[in-house]
This record gives sequence, C-alpha cells and structure tokens, in this order.
Amino acid sequence: MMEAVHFGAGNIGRGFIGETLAANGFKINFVDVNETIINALNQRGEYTITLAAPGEKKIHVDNVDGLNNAKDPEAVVKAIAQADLVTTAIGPKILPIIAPLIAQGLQARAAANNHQPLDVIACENMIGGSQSLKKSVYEHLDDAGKTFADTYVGFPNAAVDRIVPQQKHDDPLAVSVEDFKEWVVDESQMKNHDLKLKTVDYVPDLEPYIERKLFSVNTGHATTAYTGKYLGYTTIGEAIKDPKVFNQAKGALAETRSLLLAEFKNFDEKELETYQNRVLQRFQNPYISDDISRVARTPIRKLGYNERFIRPIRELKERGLDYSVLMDTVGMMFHYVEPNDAEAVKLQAMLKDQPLVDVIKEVTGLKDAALIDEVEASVKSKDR
Ligand SMILES: NC(=O)c1ccc[n+]([C@@H]2O[C@H](COP(=O)([O-])OP(=O)(O)OC[C@H]3O[C@@H](n4cnc5c(N)ncnc54)[C@H](O)[C@@H]3O)[C@@H](O)[C@H]2O)c1
Ligand SMILES: O=P(O)(O)OC[C@@H](O)[C@@H](O)[C@H](O)[C@H](O)CO
Repeated sequence: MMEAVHFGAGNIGRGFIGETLAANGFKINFVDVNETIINALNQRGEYTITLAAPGEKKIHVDNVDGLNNAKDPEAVVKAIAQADLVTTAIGPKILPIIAPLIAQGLQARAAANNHQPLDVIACENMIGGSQSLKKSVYEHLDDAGKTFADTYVGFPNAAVDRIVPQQKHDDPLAVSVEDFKEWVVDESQMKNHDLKLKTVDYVPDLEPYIERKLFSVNTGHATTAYTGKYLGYTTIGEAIKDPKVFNQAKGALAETRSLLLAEFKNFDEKELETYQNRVLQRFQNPYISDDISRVARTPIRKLGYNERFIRPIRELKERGLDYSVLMDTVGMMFHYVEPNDAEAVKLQAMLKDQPLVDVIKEVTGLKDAALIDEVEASVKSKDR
C-alpha cells in the first residue's frame, strides 16, 4: 500500500486531502501537534466526512494514523524517508516551522538510498506555496542533501478549493465539508510523474488556476467576512444575506475578474462570470455555518503584498483598471476587531502605537506613495 505523510490534520487536511489520498489507495500518516486529534487517529484508524449538501452523504476514510511532530519528530523523519507522497495543509506561516523536519526526512531518504522520486505538495491558500516551502527546506539541507533533492524531490505548486468551516462536533475527527472540491497541481514542477491522483487536475502552468481561485474564492470570501463584521454579523451565511455585503463581494469579484481577463488571455469572460457566481452561491450554502472569525482570520497575512487584496489592487492600478471596491474593503480590514485572533489584536495594537501610514506600509509592503495615500483615506473613511 502506498503511504502519504500529510502535515496538518485540521479542517482541510481531514476534510479534503485525506479524502482524496484515501480514495487513491493511500495509507495516511497525519502529522499534527494537536494531541486530541493525533490520539483519536491512532485509536480509531478511521474517521468520517459528511457532505454539507442534500442527503448529507458520509465518506469513510480508513488506514489513517497520527504522528505528533512536537513529541516524536523521529517518527516523522522515518515516515518521510519511506513515503510515496508528502502533502501539507497547515497554514502559510507554519511552512517554515515544519521545513527543518521535512529536510531531515529528505536527508534520511538520501541516507537510505531511496531513489524513488517524491513530490512535496503544499495545499495552502497562497501563490507559490510548494516553491516557498522548498526554499525553507533547502535552508536546512547540506550540499549533498540539496543535490539529492534537486534530483529526486519535486515541490509542485497547487491550488485547493473546498470550504471546510470550523468544526463543532463531539467527535474530534468528524468533519463536515461542502460538496464542491477542486485540487490542481503544477505538473511541470513534479518529479514523480507516474503518481497522478484520481480527481486531481494536473496542469502545465498553475498561475491562472491559483490566481483565479485566490482572487475569486478567497477575495470574495474575505470581502464578505470583513464587510459582514463591519456591519455587525458573525457568520458568512448571515452576512451574505444582507444586500450591502452581497454587492460588496460581487463588486470585488467584478474587479478581480477584469484583472484575470486582462492577465490570462485564455479565460472566457462568460465562463469566468459563471465560475464567480458559483463562488457567491457557495458562500450561501444553507448546510454550512462558517464563522466570520475563521474566514477573516490572520488579517495581517491577508493584507500582505501578494495576498488577496493588495496584489489585485496593485495589478489593477498598473493596468489602469478600477479597484475601488477592493480598496473600500481594505479600509474595513484595518477596523477588524477579534480578541481571539492574535494577528487582529496585534494589528489594533499597532494602530494604537504607530502612525496609520507606518502601519499601512508595514503590513501591506506597499511602496507606491499614491496607493498608500489611498489606503489611508479608505481606512479613515471607515472611522466611526
Ligand atoms: N478550511 C478551508 O476551507 C481551506 C480550504 C482551502 C485551503 N485551506 C488552507 O489550508 C490550510 C489549513 O487550513 P485549515 O482550515 O485546515 O486550518 P486548521 O486550523 O483547521 O488546520 C491546521 C492544522 O495544522 C496544525 N498545526 C498548526 N501548527 C502546527 C505545527 N507547527 N506542526 C504541526 N501541525 C500544526 C493545527 O493543529 C491544525 O490541526 C491553510 O493554509 C488554509 O488557507 C483551507
Ligand atoms: O484559509 P484562509 O485563512 O487563507 O482563508 C479563509 C477562507 O477564505 C478559506 O479557508 C476558504 O474557505 C477556502 O480557501 C475555500 O477553498
């Protein structure tokens, strides 16, 4: 039986990556620091996914176990040395933290003369996720390890799409997910071309797919979350029912659509509009209750230079296209208050202690003085 090592046994890890790997005949070694989840995986060796759709179909995932990387890193190194595939869904900020362990796993693979090609796929919401992980992993490899990895280890970028909300069940492994799913991998960056997963799409260039996903699903989602929060809502479902929120999300997507059409000549306007309308429908799924605090989590990350707002704003400006709804939403993001979110707390503390312009420069990475002025005006327009 083929074996996968998957970092992050959280919502998307269990709710999508686990389903796909199991359906492709893998035994899955989930790696996480959450003791409750790891113990439950080891005790039961299986868990159940429920589709949040009419009929609430159940999907059973078997042949799973759990490794705690904080307590037993050696077991993770050993598993990577023998794995057929390594995946992650752990959050962009955690990738550099797990990189040393992946590097040790690759060194152990080299020491064992395991020359089976291996792909390491980061399934995070970010542009260039696996290549960014590669950079962090290489910082922890010696020269022989780098040569080995150059020859036998691929880090293909990927885009994964399925809404998996925060779970609220007695069973710590139960996971309820939307029916929709899409996983796309850049095959040009793969090393193990013989291992293609069923239900995963392999494409020669991921850029159009990751940008379409991030700037439609995630820009639209975040617009719904921050606008909804600004207007006093707590869930995505409630917020999107308010026409002000819906129109803000639709307006943001019209702007990113114009960017995607300008950037990627292969996109058809009607098809892209249909794709984005479906995204807005997915946010209205009555079978899912998704907290705004999850979708709006880590606002400093989401205000980043290459993230779902600032990147399309920069690129729209370069092309002389409209970005007013995106800019308006960025104004609300700076007013996001959520005591349970360390980045939201940090952002509000920064705004208290430093001039607004300095905070804008620091979190967005913007250098364009005119754009910085526009962000400042947008934030001030939302003061109350
Ligand atoms: N939930 C979704 O709808 C969804 C969809 C597509 C992509 N994603 C992306 O997938 C990633 C994970 O998101 P999620 O919603 O599953 O989050 P999550 O919080 O449910 O899962 C993350 C898991 O990583 C574990 N973790 C954190 N730090 C760790 C460490 N140092 N070592 C080992 N494990 C650690 C946590 O314990 C948790 O179980 C993010 O990049 C997210 O953007 C999420
Ligand atoms: O995971 P984040 O924090 O980057 O974004 C929050 C949500 O928009 C995201 O998790 C979506 O549910 C997911 O990307 C859908 O595919």
